[in-house]
Amino acid sequence: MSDVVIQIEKLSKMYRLGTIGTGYLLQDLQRWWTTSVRKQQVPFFQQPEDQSIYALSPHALWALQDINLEVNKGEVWGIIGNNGAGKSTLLKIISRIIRPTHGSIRGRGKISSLLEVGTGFHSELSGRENIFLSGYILGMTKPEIQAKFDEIAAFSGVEKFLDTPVKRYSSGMYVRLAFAVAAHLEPDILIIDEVLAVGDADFQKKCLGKMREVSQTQGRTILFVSHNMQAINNLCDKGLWLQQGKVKATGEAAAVVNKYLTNNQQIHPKQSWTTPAEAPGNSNIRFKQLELIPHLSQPDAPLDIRTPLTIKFEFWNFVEDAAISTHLTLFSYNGECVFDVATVPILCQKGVVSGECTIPGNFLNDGSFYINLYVLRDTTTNLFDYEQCLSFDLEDYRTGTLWYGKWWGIVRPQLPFRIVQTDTTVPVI
Ligand SMILES: Nc1ncnc2c1ncn2[C@@H]1O[C@H](COP(=O)(O)OP(=O)(O)OP(=O)(O)O)[C@@H](O)[C@H]1O
Repeated sequence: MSDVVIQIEKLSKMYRLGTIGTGYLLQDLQRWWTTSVRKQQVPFFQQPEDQSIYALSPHALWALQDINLEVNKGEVWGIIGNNGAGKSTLLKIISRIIRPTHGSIRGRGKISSLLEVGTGFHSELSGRENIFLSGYILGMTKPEIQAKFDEIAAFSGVEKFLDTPVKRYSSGMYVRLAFAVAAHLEPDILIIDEVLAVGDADFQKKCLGKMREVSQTQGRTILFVSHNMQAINNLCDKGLWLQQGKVKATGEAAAVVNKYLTNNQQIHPKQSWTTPAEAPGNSNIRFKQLELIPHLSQPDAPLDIRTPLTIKFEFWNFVEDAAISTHLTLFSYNGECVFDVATVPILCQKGVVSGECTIPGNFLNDGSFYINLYVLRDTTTNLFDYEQCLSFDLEDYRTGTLWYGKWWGIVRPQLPFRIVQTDTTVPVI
């Protein structure tokens, strides 16, 4: 008998962005007729695969494209990729929370998923009720769940709050209980999305240990998404690297992690334009050159949070006698502005202007970032906005800690910060 427990063939998922109507008049009318006149549910929501008709619409976003994957019983897969690569979407489809737009997915066995905080549990029900509900959903009987109950409660560390509705839990408490339930109810396939991002170092160690036990001693299959390559290397034997919704590599976890890390430091080729006609810009400004230079300690070192980055640029200026300044604005992947720095204006004639800015190492947190460059006249008039002209990803790096979760914040500056012991006696409590 085949050992394949998940078989994914030519799977794609499209999301539709920012439209209130369907984008098609006939369907909008059908929707109005169905919901307002016949008081039935919206047909276009009920049948997601019908969304393929929107494929060419400007509002279509393909989160996954043409994914093929075979997972065997007992394998532990680490799923990696930059922000927005489609990792969570894939786990949601495998967990049957959302449906694919095209392609097929076949699964064998009971699946237990720990996706983002807020999914999975019923918020009005207590921790205790949710444990039972999750067990019933997995097809377990009441005595079977009862047999596991104490173990789940002890592992979660939230015993005292088991009769409180989970909507009152902190995200840390929620994840503790959700992990305990997912790992102990003996699913055939355990799906975990970034669980290490929440919880303290001890809890993370416990989770990694439990996942190892579940896979090694119980022979269960695990799919694990993490941005932490150390955790993936420690736990997983197989790796899947997604890039912009497509499979970039699969294979042994360590080899896939290695390819991913090496690739992330090579995606910033120098861009240059020999003639203004083909260069980005307008009648005032045309870019001539743009480069992001990582200052790596060794040529094959990964681009991580320690790496200083220099942004170098040159542009043709076609404006005579102009006081020109530039702004460099750095954004996180989610569009939050990290900083906006400006040069002092200089008086320029027609010709070439060049500039450079260095972002120090040990300043940004790990993640994906992009840069906008703005060229201004008299500090107020925008001559040309070159948006999202560069992007880069910084890997995590840390020493001296057992904490593998996502480090908080967009920046992770190394500030002077220390503690000293000032006394070795304590008063009696
Ligand atoms: N409900 C949704 N509606 C529209 N677009 C979505 C939706 N969910 C995800 N997306 C988009 O689909 C793409 C893939 O998202 P997904 O969350 O699967 O990526 P990810 O690899 O898990 O990213 P991260 O590491 O940041 O969690 C992204 O461009 C995202 O913005």
